[in-house]
Amino acid sequence: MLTQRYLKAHTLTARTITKARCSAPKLSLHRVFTTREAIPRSLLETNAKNERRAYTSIISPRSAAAIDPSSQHDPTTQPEAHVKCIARARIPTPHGPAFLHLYHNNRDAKEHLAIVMDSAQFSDGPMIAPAIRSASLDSAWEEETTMERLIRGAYTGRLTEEVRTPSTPQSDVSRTIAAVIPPPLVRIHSECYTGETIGSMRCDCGEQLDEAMRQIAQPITISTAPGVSQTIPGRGAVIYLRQEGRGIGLAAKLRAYNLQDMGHDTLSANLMLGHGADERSYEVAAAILGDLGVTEPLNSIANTSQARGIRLLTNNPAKVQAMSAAGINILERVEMVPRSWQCDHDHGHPKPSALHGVRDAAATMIGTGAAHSADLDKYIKAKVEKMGHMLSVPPSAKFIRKPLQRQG
Ligand SMILES: Nc1nc2c(ncn2[C@@H]2O[C@H](COP(=O)(O)OP(=O)(O)OP(=O)(O)O)[C@@H](O)[C@H]2O)c(=O)[nH]1
Repeated sequence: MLTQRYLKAHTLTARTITKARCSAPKLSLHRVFTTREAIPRSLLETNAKNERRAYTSIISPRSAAAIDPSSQHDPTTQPEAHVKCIARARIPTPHGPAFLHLYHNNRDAKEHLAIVMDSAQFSDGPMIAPAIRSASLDSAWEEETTMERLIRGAYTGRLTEEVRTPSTPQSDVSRTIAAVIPPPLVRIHSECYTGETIGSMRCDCGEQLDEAMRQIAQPITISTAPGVSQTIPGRGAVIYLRQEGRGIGLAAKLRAYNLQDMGHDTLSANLMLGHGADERSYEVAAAILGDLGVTEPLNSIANTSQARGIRLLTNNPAKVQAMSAAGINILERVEMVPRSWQCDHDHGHPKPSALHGVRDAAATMIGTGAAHSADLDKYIKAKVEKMGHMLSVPPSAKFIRKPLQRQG
């Protein structure tokens, strides 16, 4: 009954129906209805067996793509993604200093971000690894004064009252020397107001953002000459995309949460709302990585034939596919393991590690602990079992050990 009432009250917007109608030839499995047609009562039945059939009949093209990939929108019809870094500033974080880059792009009006962790740039000595710098930020902008360059963040080293060194379009590259340098660790992360700002325990987004920054900042030991090793600061970036709620926006995500409270999971709730399981795209992220130079050839470094690319911190196959399609070389995929599982791994029961304890509260703020809740178990379970996330689930994982208890 809940679903029936919900559908009557809300879902069938003209936009949703029209979009579904446009894609009708491709929707081989699902009949599509126009706004003028009555929705057959059978499609609004709400028992668990026919629920899926009901909602897939009113889905948008993107929803259809979740079920029938052949109905997916062709990305080649979109203009090639271009980005420009508008401003950059040093942000001290619990994991070390970061440079926050704010980007504009030609695909949407959102201000996507790159959190670059590369603290070697603060030192005056030779840099072992190439600096991760934005080419569009360092480029010469028209009729710009030195002070304007400094204010928008186009400087090298650290900006102080005494030291103000504007960057040049080739800043820092000449300071690099030969070494076997691991590729930068990169996370492509989507905005989650609830998980990252107010501590929602429905998802692991806050923890993942914090864990990504922690892992990227870990020092790296490299070989600089035969028999000689050296430790350098960790380097990499979090590309922070303003794609709240897997692209459906905060309002729709909150509605999806109410559907989840009524028994749906993170995927089926999206579909019930007429959205795709995941409406994100990653072309802008790839363009930002290109701007940061992590995809360019390493020809500035002598005596090395290293492949250029990234280590990508994700369990999401869509991100891996999207990066590869955009020409980003993924040299390694690094699994994003929930912190509570890391604690569980040893003996099959919670064992807080030295790095972070399991808390009842989620890791909402950067620098805190592991997220832990029944809602979160359900969310991760749906991502692994229904959305194809590539995550080795330990036998001790809570959603495997015992059925979830409903809350409230
Ligand atoms: N629609 C919807 N979005 C959610 C829900 N829970 C979290 N999100 C959003 O899901 C997105 C999580 O994205 P990412 O942090 O990039 O992670 P991911 O796609 O799960 O993949 P990983 O890289 O493996 O972590 C954010 O945009 C969140 O706002 C939910 O229940 N419904």
